[in-house]
Amino acid sequence: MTQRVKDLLARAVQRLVEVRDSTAQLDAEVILRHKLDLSRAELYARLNDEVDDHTSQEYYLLVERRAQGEPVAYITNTREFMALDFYVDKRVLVPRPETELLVEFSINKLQEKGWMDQEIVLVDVGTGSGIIAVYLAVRFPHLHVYATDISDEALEVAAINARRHGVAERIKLLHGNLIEPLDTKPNIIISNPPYTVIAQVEPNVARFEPNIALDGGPKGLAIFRELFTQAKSGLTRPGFIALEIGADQANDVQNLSKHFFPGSHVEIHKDYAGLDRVVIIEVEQEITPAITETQTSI
Ligand SMILES: C[S@@+](CC[C@H](N)C(=O)[O-])C[C@H]1O[C@@H](n2cnc3c(N)ncnc32)[C@H](O)[C@@H]1O
Repeated sequence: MTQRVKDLLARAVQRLVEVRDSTAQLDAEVILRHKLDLSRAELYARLNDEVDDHTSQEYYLLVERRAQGEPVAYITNTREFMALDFYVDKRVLVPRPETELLVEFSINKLQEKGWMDQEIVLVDVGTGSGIIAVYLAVRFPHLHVYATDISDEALEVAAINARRHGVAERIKLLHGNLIEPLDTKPNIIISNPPYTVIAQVEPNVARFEPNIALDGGPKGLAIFRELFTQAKSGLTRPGFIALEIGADQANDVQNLSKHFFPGSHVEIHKDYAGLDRVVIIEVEQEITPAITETQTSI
């Protein structure tokens, strides 16, 4: 028995509406396009085409995964970031739009410093699917790009994406804690670290996405403190650190930055909703005396 594409789609939308998926129509369409390997225009041109039973059943199984709360990106194994397509699966966090802002503000800083065509060393800390490192390596051929992650599985996904975008030879993927695995001192540290309080994370996010990518401890700040401790001696001056933060963390992260990098210039940038989401810490000179962790009150 066959079904028309539009009937398949209607049934899928109905199922997703039933479970209160707020983007039911879009999700059903994206999954169907993935299943039939069609562009949006092609899908709409073929709404009256017939689909065989086997394909329909497979499609409904994918829709059911969405109905159970799984992110669409894991179902289609793809997510767009800065207009590039990345492979994703449950080994990595699904890239978020906020992280595009982190990249854009970092590029602005790179331009401001005149480092666009310089042999500058950059590290993407907690690279996950590799989106930040891969995008910057593609865009800036002169950069020496490192990417670290504590998760071996995430690094496997980052390697897939580095190969997909032709920059596997230009990114050193290193396993380990923050910048510890580096054999050089970067001028730029960019990171979207795990900064959430896991108990406050939306249940489906916590259920499907890796906890190691989300869990930032009791206030979500532990990772910033540890990164700053390492960067104090591990960042080349002049240099900068660009971080994605939680909307309520700007003050704490700014205070931490001032403790660890006295004299640094700290910028807080907002997202389109007016929430503080990116911090950039510019460090011009070597810092003396070193501030120890026990001297900070945050
Ligand atoms: C929020 S995800 C960000 C992934 C990716 N950069 C992005 O923006 O989509 C945080 C990543 O940091 C990694 N991570 C957590 N703790 C780490 C640590 N101590 N050192 C290095 N990576 C860490 C996680 O495995 C995860 O891939």
